[in-house]
Amino acid sequence: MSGDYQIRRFEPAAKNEPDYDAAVAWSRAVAFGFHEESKSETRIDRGLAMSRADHSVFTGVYQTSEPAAYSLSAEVPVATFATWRKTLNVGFGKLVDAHLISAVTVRTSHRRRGLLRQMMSEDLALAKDDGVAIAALTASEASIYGRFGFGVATSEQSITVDTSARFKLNHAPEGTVEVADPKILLDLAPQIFEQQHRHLPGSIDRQESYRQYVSGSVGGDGADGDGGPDAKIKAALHYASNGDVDGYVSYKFGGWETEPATMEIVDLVAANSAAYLELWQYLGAIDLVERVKWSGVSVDNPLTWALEDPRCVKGSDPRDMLWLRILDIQKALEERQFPADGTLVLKVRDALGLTPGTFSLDVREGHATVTATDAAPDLELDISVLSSIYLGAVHPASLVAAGRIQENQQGAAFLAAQMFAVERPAFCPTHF
Ligand SMILES: CC(=O)SCCNC(=O)CCNC(=O)[C@H](O)C(C)(C)COP(=O)(O)OP(=O)(O)OC[C@H]1O[C@@H](n2cnc3c(N)ncnc32)[C@H](O)[C@@H]1OP(=O)(O)O
Repeated sequence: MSGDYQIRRFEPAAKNEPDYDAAVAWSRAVAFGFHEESKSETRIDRGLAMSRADHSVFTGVYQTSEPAAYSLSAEVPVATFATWRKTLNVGFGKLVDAHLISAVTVRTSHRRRGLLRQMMSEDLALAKDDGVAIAALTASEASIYGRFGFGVATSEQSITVDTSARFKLNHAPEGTVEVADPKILLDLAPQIFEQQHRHLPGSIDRQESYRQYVSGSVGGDGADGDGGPDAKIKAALHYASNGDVDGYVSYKFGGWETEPATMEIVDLVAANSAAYLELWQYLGAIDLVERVKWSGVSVDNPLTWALEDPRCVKGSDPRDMLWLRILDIQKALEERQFPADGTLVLKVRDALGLTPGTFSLDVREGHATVTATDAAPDLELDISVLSSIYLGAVHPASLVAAGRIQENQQGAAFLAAQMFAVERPAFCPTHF
């Protein structure tokens, strides 16, 4: 870091702990960076408690010289960055540790001086040294993170579903759905999510804030602006035939002024497809409502295929969601299972120098052995591109067509598509 700045890492301290003031100033800087309203102390304390539950680490960049008269004090960071660790499902039920990055901001008056580059380069190197093979984030703008080796690994869309008389599901009903007090989701949501997480490639385990929001414990827009309980939240649960709860939906009414009357899904989590479709059957049956909206849905949504009239579902705004960054090629590839055997020699560029080189990927009976080699590469690609194909998000042939992969051996891109495939379309339902 240049002499003008100092970088500090600390934990989201509680009141009476030495770093509490730093944690509060850091939280205010993040809110400023994302143009949020200034938050009450109660709200900041609640956010810090959630960050502690996730064992987050805060990074702040501080001015070392005296700030201009009347401007923010040197105790308020000019740049912020948060990290924590959660598991990522890399296919076939395998969960691996991922290093998650969020809350990245640089104050406007200090931007484009390399502060993000400095924080990111240091942080990724530390994570790799700590033995984590993959980093992950979701991006505010798609133009920022490719240069640091991140590639899009899952996508999402918003949907609007016509639940008028047209809405008919073609499925064999299984189990039942009942309305519940949303507060029960404080306990149930993590348990049900865990079941979904284990069978969904691309899924990242959820941070503490999720169960708080989906249960309506926080997120309200009360007059005091402290983000307390959200009285609008409602919940329904799906019970399997054996009585186990294996799905939930948390939702809220859009208000009588909206036409047609609309329910908005806050979160829908299902451990299996029966629970998923039955929860939709429930949503489609809500009286006085003719439309259900959900943002953050898989582009490959099974609901469309389960409806007698698939045009009830209107998708919009398809967009990148999860970005992955392989930090250690050998570890990341050997950690996952491959559905097809084969050998590929990959020449990988890595501008940050974390894991460049030419590697032979040999897969036998689904297990990979990765070794450095001098052999001629079948495919040449950037680490961001390898991170995108890691969970089969995009067909390598499309990346050859886009000029992002150089295919030296005919058929190598097709072989890569078969080897890197996962058992169902990768999707990440967790925003962070
Ligand atoms: C994971 C998350 O938290 S996503 C949220 C990201 N944060 C935001 O969107 C909040 C608003 N934006 C910001 O706070 C800042 O503009 C940031 C964090 C995006 C960039 O911070 P800076 O310190 O200005 O970036 P820095 O100077 O280190 O630039 C590094 C490189 O990224 C490029 N870059 C930075 N921001 C952008 C951008 N928005 N779009 C395209 N390129 C960008 C720079 O040109 C530079 O390129 P180069 O080094 O290859 O020449």
